[in-house]
Amino acid sequence: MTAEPFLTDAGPFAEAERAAVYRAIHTRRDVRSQFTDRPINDATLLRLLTAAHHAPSVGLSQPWNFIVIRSEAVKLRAQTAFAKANAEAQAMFPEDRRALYSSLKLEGILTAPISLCVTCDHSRGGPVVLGRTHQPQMDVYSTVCAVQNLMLAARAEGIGVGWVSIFDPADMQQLLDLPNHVSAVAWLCLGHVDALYSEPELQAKGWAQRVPLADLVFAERWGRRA
Ligand SMILES: Cc1cc2c(cc1C)N(C[C@H](O)[C@H](O)[C@H](O)COP(=O)(O)O)c1[nH]c(=O)[nH]c(=O)c1N2
Repeated sequence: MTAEPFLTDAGPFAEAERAAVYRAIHTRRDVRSQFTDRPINDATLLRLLTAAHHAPSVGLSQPWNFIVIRSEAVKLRAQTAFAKANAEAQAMFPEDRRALYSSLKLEGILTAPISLCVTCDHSRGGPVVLGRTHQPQMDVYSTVCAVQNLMLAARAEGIGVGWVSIFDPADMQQLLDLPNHVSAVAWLCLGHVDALYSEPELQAKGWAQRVPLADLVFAERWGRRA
């Protein structure tokens, strides 16, 4: 029997390795306020970007780019775009939620040493992409997989990540000179952290609660309890 080329061993990880993977998943937090000003060195940033770049992508199209932002002027413009969108957002919530919404800190753009914009190039891979023929949005989903890889790797490195999405997309296009076929999927604030919330900050502050997993698992059909 000849061995299939390219296949490698795929047994379970050793116990400590498994524990480390789950620890990264369970202790990762979205960070808005805990960034220290300790710079992220280039080797660490490269490991994070490499982790992102090893994400799955539809048809192996790798639709992402990573824009590394260190300029205070660009961060300031992003913060201004956030503030404008956040004022609009506040007005969208029912009155009884507005005061709590306004009290939440929802970005750390100016305190995080690096902002990273992860973009999706909708033309990557050409006009017909394997796996994307019937669902064009798969390119954005792939890009989000890259973001998640980066967030988990960052947790292992002691680097906090905060995802800021309260922007008018048009402001992002302009701020970063994005061509029309490229979208900004995630604005991520990155910085070393010494402490993290032990539960989602939005839960700690009474905005929302984690739903019990059992409420979300169905068997065979929508709505049928497992
Ligand atoms: C696509 C997307 C977009 C955003 C977020 C997340 C994701 C996945 N989150 C963070 C979000 O509030 C957070 O993940 C949840 O509250 C759960 O908390 P932990 O991530 O476990 O800390 C987020 N947080 C915030 O303060 N401002 C924001 O604009 C956003 N935007």
